[in-house]
Amino acid sequence: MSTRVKICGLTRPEDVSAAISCGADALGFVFYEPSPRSVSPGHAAALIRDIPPFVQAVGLFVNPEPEFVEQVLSAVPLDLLQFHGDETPEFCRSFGRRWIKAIRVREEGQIETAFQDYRDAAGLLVDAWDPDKYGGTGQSFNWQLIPESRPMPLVLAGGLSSDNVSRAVTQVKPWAVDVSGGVERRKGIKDIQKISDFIKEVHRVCKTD
Ligand SMILES: O=C(O)c1ccccc1NCC(=O)[C@H](O)[C@H](O)COP(=O)(O)O
Repeated sequence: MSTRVKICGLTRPEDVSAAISCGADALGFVFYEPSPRSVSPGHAAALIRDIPPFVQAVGLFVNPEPEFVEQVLSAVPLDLLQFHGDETPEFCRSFGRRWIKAIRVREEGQIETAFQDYRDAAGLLVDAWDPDKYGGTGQSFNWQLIPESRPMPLVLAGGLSSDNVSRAVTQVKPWAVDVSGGVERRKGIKDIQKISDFIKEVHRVCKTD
């Protein structure tokens, strides 16, 4: 199977171009002001303007006001919404757009429950739990907590890098992997070589699978 790659937390045009030319399937833009990777709607619209067909633009939100999501949607041509906070299923579906839900995993059974609760999501993103942060922590979690049986596509996130992504893909067999800190020079500033190494590693392991 071919595992898709999402590069998250893009803030610069050169990083967007690098992610696309290296073969990223999806690009993530963080609409959450406390994040060092946060972008304004205007900035994101400019970053997204020239992305080619079949590369998805994903907008990430953390417990947003509905009016803010609507404001972003009216300014930015997003393909998918990613809710990375404590949003309810009703909230996630209320925008009439395709969406995925992110959860921060810390205990057994949590992913199975989320599959049920968010059953009309386009996918479930599983990330590391951190008491102080909603995401982009650079930490991984116990992949043994991920069930083999999945009613929807599963996106694996949390502390991935070119060093561990082949193990992650082999062990978890996710639909897609999502990375932010593992392809950065510093927060919000991606490293083109790291993006290239990461995507090559995913493609390499998928070919040998
Ligand atoms: O990236 C952020 O700063 C962020 C802040 C708040 C919520 C989510 C955030 N990022 C979400 C992502 O999709 C990251 O790619 C995911 O959490 C993995 O991050 P990392 O462990 O750094 O690869």
